[in-house]
Amino acid sequence: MASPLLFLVLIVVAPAAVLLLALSFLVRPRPVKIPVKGRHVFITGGSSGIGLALAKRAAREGARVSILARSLSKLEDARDMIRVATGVEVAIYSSDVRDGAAVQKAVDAAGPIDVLICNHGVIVPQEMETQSIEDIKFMVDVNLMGTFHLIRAALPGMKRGGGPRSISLMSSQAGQVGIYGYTAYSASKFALRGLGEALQQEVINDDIHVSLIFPPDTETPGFVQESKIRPEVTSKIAGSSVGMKADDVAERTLNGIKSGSFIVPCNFDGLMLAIATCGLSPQRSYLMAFCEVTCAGLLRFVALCFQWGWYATIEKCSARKK
Ligand SMILES: NC(=O)C1=CN([C@@H]2O[C@H](COP(=O)(O)OP(=O)(O)OC[C@H]3O[C@@H](n4cnc5c(N)ncnc54)[C@H](OP(=O)(O)O)[C@@H]3O)[C@@H](O)[C@H]2O)C=CC1
Ligand SMILES: CCCCCCCCCCCCCCCC(=O)[C@@H](N)CO
Repeated sequence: MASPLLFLVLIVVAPAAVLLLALSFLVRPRPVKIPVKGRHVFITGGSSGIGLALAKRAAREGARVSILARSLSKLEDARDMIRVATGVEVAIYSSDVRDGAAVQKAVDAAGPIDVLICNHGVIVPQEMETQSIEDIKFMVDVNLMGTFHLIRAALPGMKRGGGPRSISLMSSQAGQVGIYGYTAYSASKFALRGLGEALQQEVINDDIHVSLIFPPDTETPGFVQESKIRPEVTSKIAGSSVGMKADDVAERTLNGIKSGSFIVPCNFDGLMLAIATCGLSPQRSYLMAFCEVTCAGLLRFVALCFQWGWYATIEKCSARKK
C-alpha cells in the first residue's frame, strides 16, 4: 500500500533533495545582502521614468541619493518632485555619460558611492537597413560606453571598503533576446550582460556585487516617445511580455539589488526569460539554480513556441506591406 508513496520519494523527492543540497554548496558567489538605508545611492537617468522612480524609492528608504542626467531643468524638476514626495533633498549632477571627464567630475563631487545604478539609456527603434549610423552610434555610446565611463569613475571610491556595495546595470528584456527593430538597442543591452559577468569576477574580492536588471516595456516618458516611432512588428513582439509601471520596475530593481541578485527579472515573463537564458551567469540563490537546472529543457520548448509566433507576425506584417 505504501509502495507508490515510497516510489515517489525514491524517484522524485530524494533526487530533488540531493540536488538542492548540492546546489546550496555549489552556488557562487555566495549570497549577500546590500543595505540601502544611510548609504549613498547614485542613479544615472534619475530625472525621468524608471530612474526617477528609483530615486524616490531609495530616498524613502533612507538613502542619500544623487541623480545624474543631461538636462539641468529636468533634474531640478525631479529634485522638487522627490522633495515633495519624500521630504528628502537629492543631489543633482548635470553631465552627459558620453563625456568621461564630465562623469568623473560629477562622481568626484558626489563622494564615494555605495550603490551605483547605471540606469541612463536611449532608444531609436528602427530596422537596421534604414537606421543612420549616427543613431546606431548614439545608442552604443550612451548605453554601453556611458556605463564604462561611470564604472571607471566610481570604482576607486567603491573599493574603499565599508560593507558590501553594488553596481547595477539597467538592461532590458531586449538584452536577453534580440527583437525586430532593436538591432542597435539590443546589441547595446546584450553588451551590458557581458560587461557585468566579467566585471563581477574582477570586483568580487572588493565586496562589490553586480546586478543586471531586465525590464519589459515600461510606462515612462522615454517609452511614450519610443511608441510614436516604433515599427508595428516591434510593438507586437515586445507585447509578448506584459508591460509595467515605472514604480513597479523600480521596486523590483531595488529589491533585486538589496538581495544581491545578479539577474533581476521584473515580471513573470521576465522570470521565465531569465531561466531560459541563464547561460553561464553567476547565481547566488540555490533555489533559482534548482529552477534553472530542472526547467531549462521545458523553457527551451516554450521559447521555440514564442519564436514561432514572432516569425508568423513578421511574415504577416511584411505580406501586408507588399
Ligand atoms: N521604458 C521602457 O520600456 C524600458 C526601459 N529600459 C531601460 O531603462 C532605462 C530607463 O528608461 P526610461 O525610464 O524609459 O527612460 P527615460 O527616457 O524616461 O529617461 C532616461 C533618463 O536617462 C537620461 N539620459 C539619457 N541620455 C543621457 C546621457 N547621454 N547622459 C546622461 N543621462 C542621460 C535622461 O535625462 P536627459 O535626457 O536629461 O539626459 C533621463 O533621465 C534605460 O536604460 C532604458 O533602456 C529597459 C526596458 C524597458
Ligand atoms: C521562455 C519564455 C519566454 C517568455 C516571454 C518572452 C517575452 C520577450 C519579450 C521581449 C520584450 C522586449 C521589450 C523591450 C522593452 C525596451 O527595452 C524598450 N521599451 C525600451 O524603451
